[in-house]
Amino acid sequence: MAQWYSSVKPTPMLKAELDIVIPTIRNLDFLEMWRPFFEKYHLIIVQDGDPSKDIKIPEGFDYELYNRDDINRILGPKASCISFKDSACRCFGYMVSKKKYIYTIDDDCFVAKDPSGKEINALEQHIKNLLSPSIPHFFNTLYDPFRDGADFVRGYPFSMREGATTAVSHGLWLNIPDYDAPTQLVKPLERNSRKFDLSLRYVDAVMTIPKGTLFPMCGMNLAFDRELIGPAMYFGLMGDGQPIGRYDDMWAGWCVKVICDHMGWGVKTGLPYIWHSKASNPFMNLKKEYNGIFWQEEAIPFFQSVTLPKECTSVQQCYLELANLVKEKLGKLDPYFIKLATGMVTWIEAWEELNSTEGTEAKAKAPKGKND
Ligand SMILES: O=c1ccn([C@@H]2O[C@H](COP(=O)(O)OP(=O)(O)O[C@H]3O[C@@H](CO)[C@H](O)[C@H]3O)[C@@H](O)[C@H]2O)c(=O)[nH]1
Ligand SMILES: [Mn+2]
Repeated sequence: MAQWYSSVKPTPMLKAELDIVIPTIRNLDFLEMWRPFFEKYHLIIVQDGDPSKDIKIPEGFDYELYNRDDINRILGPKASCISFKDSACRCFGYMVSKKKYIYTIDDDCFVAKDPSGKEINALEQHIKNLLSPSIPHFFNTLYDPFRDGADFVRGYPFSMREGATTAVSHGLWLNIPDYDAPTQLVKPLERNSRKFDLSLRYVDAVMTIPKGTLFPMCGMNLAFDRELIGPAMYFGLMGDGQPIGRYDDMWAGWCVKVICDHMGWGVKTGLPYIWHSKASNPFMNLKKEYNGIFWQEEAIPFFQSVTLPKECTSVQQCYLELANLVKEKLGKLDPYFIKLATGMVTWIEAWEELNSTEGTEAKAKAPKGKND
């Protein structure tokens, strides 16, 4: 039996070790449904779009709220690396947090029910995923061996059963799946639920994405160990003024996976599910995505070819090396990647500035917010 972790013990809540980051352009009424699960946690709300707009937040939540004016004030010229008018802005919340773990969720995601009809505490499952080891180096055909009722199957090397540290927990979605625009256009009515499409039903599994394999990381239901992989969770230059959008989480996922592979850490995907309620406009999405759909055919082979030098022993060093390679290899594809590589370097500089001891003063001037 995998010793590291047994889910028989109650899952620690990590109230003081975890922040919930929400990017938003809307009122946050969705929090009412999450209240039983979120009310004890500190929220970091990143308000995108017009900073003069008032975002309504239900009573009783402990939060800090940052709008574009705050981002510009805190980061100064380095604010150029934080996207505007794209959910990529959420990564500012990762930077200003001081906690070990981050959970990020979109404001159109609600509490889903498992096949038994029980409400899913997505945060609890993410914490379970993060606190139990991953197995990136050898696939277990019963999936997560650390779950109750599962274990390592015959033939699984005993020397590998300790597993690896888990850096990322990638959750999934019922109802509206995270499709790209072309898929949305050809399947306007598809819903990820038992009723509509059995091939996309609730899959009761958590698995580690094998080392050397990339994956399309979606930012709408995502948790990670910020102290481990936070500096690589940059969601890129998207939205206003950029030739691309809705590839923020994808870019971060490719960078994160390459670095996790290099560092020997694991990335899990599967449970928990959330209920994704809103299909954004596929035509608007196509406009935002079209360069990404084209460029990714070059970008993915690039990431698959990356070997980080063994001298890169910190995530920051890995990330700066990656930025160099992006500029050198993808800069030929389009000048955008040269700008993006610069944004990657600025992100690390800003991260270091805010997360050094002096940087806490900047945080101390945090703006509007409500604390206990
Ligand atoms: O300009 C914007 C647009 C949106 N937001 C906030 O970001 C999330 C996601 O927005 P939304 O749910 O409207 O869009 P989706 O198409 O469902 O998002 C998918 O694409 C990814 C974005 O790249 C996202 O992670 C996926 O879920 C909401 O909280 C909006 O309020 C924003 O901040 N700025
Ligand atoms: Mn959505």
